[in-house]
Amino acid sequence: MEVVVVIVGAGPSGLATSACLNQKSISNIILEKEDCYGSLWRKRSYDRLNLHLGKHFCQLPSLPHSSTTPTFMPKHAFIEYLDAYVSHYNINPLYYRCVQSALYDDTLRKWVVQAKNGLAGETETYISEFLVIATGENSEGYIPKLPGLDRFSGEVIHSSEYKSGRKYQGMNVMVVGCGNSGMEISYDLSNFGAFPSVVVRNPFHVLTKHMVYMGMFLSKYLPATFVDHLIMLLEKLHFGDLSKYGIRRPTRGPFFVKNVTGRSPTIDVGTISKIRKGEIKVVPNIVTIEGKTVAFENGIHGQFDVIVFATGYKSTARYWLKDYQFILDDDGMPQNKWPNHWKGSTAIYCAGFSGKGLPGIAQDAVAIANDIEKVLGNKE
Ligand SMILES: Cc1cc2nc3c(=O)[nH]c(=O)nc-3n(C[C@H](O)[C@H](O)[C@H](O)COP(=O)(O)OP(=O)(O)OC[C@H]3O[C@@H](n4cnc5c(N)ncnc54)[C@H](O)[C@@H]3O)c2cc1C
Ligand SMILES: NC(=O)C1=CN([C@@H]2O[C@H](COP(=O)(O)OP(=O)(O)OC[C@H]3O[C@@H](n4cnc5c(N)ncnc54)[C@H](OP(=O)(O)O)[C@@H]3O)[C@@H](O)[C@H]2O)C=CC1
Ligand SMILES: O=C(O)C(=O)Cc1c[nH]c2ccccc12
Repeated sequence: MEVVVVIVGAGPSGLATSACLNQKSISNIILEKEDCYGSLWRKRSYDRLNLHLGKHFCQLPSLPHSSTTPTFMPKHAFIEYLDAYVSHYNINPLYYRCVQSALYDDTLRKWVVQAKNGLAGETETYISEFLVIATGENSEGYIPKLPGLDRFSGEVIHSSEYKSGRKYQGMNVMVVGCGNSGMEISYDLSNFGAFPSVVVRNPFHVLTKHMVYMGMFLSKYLPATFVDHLIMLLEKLHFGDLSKYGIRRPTRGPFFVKNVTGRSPTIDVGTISKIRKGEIKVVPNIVTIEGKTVAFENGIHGQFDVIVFATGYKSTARYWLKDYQFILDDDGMPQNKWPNHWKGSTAIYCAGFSGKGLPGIAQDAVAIANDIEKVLGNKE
């Protein structure tokens, strides 16, 4: 099959890019390995997930959220928004198509993309002028190789597999990682009567979602350093000194840290209050694991039935993109820094790899579609 643009992945990035191309009548197809679009939101996120950014920052190009949508949407409302987006822009991804290789053919001057059709069991070939990588920064759960992890006798899961604390009632659960996933999963576990301990190894920012909302709004008009100072002041006033609970703040502000390291501030959903009450424990880095016993850096040992790794994600684009050096580094992330991250050297683009969540995705999709239109226009 031959089209102008092949897009790999039907998450928000792939859908937004397809919509922008459809608006310009540029033929495109999306190849998606799952049986649906938005698979991260439908299949790989926990039940109580609400969006942390206000709805104004979580919309895809050219379709605002309705005035009745709450400012901070539950995940089902975002999935309903994706449903509306897909039908509005008449997007029809091809499902059960797991892309296994993409190579640039110098003679044809086209991309040759091979996908395994999970229904027919055959390998199909797609040929296109342009290729868009939209498989996401959160494509695969990352689990660090901790000493003795292979000898742990309890259950081990990644946060992307966690749905709710229902089945963990009465159990001791170690949650590794204090990002948004780890801190919210700890809270959920405690609500369901489990006994969570969360591993914190480095300083991080804890904010309320309203602080982030305010910070993102002010960043449009004021210098980033000023906004960071203001938000840190509010952070200190609201949460106080948390060092006696093992939580320390970075010296640089939350927006600076987000921009430079990609690490998002942790939005407090009630976890801090439970930590203060002792309902959630904070533990330092892990030294070794043996059976159900975990030894921590402070010399203390704990017994755990379950470990939840909320240790983040990695890109999988390098597994299938053979000519990755045109755009990605060895970790499957863009070689170029923001704002030039989205474009590669040989008719290749990546959408959704800016580390800026849904607002970054919307910007990438518009930039990619405009660029493809320009390149096609120059050829005529
Ligand atoms: C739990 C969680 C909550 C989040 N909440 C927010 C939030 O509130 N606000 C925000 O701005 N950002 C949030 N993010 C960040 C993230 O930017 C968005 O969630 C968004 O879904 C990313 O969209 P994407 O399309 O780039 O990737 P994804 O949504 O991951 O979509 C990628 C798609 O590619 C498919 N795919 C992967 N490999 C292949 C292959 N080889 N062949 C074919 N298809 C393939 C996958 O099945 C998937 O459907 C969250 C992330 C997580 C993990
Ligand atoms: N409602 C929402 O909007 C939600 C949004 N998200 C977003 O999804 C993305 C992914 O979030 P998340 O899944 O939390 O992942 P993150 O990458 O944000 O956080 C990973 C955490 O794991 C820790 N970690 C990594 N390796 C180790 C290790 N070997 N030992 C101990 N700790 C370790 C990191 O600590 P360190 O800092 O020390 O490296 C960090 O605290 C983020 O952008 C986040 O904001 C996630 C959940 C909900
Ligand atoms: O949910 C995330 O981590 C995101 O990447 C969304 C996001 C974009 N810019 C931000 C600034 C502060 C906190 C979250 C985000």
